[in-house]
Amino acid sequence: MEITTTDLGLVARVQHLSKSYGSDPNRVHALRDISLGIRAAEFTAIMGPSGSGKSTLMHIMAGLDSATDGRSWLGDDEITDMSDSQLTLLRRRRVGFVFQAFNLVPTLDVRANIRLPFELDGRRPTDAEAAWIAELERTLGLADRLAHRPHELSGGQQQRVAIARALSTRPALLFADEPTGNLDSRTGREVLELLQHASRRYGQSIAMVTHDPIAAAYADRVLFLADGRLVADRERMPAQQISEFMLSMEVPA
Ligand SMILES: Nc1ncnc2c1ncn2[C@@H]1O[C@H](COP(=O)(O)OP(=O)(O)OP(=O)(O)O)[C@@H](O)[C@H]1O
Repeated sequence: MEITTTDLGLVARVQHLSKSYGSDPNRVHALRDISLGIRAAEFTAIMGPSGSGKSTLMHIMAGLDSATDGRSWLGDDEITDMSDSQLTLLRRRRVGFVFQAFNLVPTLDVRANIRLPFELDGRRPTDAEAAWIAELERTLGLADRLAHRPHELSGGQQQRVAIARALSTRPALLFADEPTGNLDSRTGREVLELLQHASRRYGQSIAMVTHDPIAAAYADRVLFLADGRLVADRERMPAQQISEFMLSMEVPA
């Protein structure tokens, strides 16, 4: 697949991306010639078995890691050869992250954790941004927890704080890496519903890495990786069908 124009409503894309670790004969090919685009206002799941390259792909797309070969864009900006300082700025302004481990600052209360991206950018939220943050706090059920510190919250509440923080700057793209990995199934479902809501109600573009078919079933589109290759690109699928597809991909050792 060639993706040659920048005007495709894509918030991120990669072309002929490869990543290997180590050197021959022990070289590990984490990604092999991957070309894909993440569409605006869609919730995309990146699915695949353990070791298929999901996290590596997400890290390169987000400018957290560099490729061995190929090119990568965030919006219309090519990030392939950007310096670390350029990338830091671009990430801060355009991208939000939600990780399995929440990654909240333990010494800051919920209010300060949610506003941290502005602090790091050296500015205060504008009135419109402050109103958006207040809406996020309400929608995510955090309004009466703002003075609490992370250790005083449940895992689900901590992940909701991480989501509020990630959405506070209205990033062009939200990357989520196994966002329900540390949550029980009911709390996990709530978090997935919130992500789905953010994409449907606010047009938030989301790329979520997961190996869980139930999580991937919340997405509008499912990309399947196997052994570092993109093997399928499907519209929304029920969890059962995703599981069957995953099983059909598994190659006996
Ligand atoms: N820093 C590294 N050094 C060497 N090999 C690595 C490194 N990081 C990843 N790999 C290898 O690259 C391949 C892809 O890893 P990656 O973490 O992207 O897979 P994944 O699909 O996210 O897996 P999981 O679901 O288990 O997190 C694996 O074979 C892994 O062992």
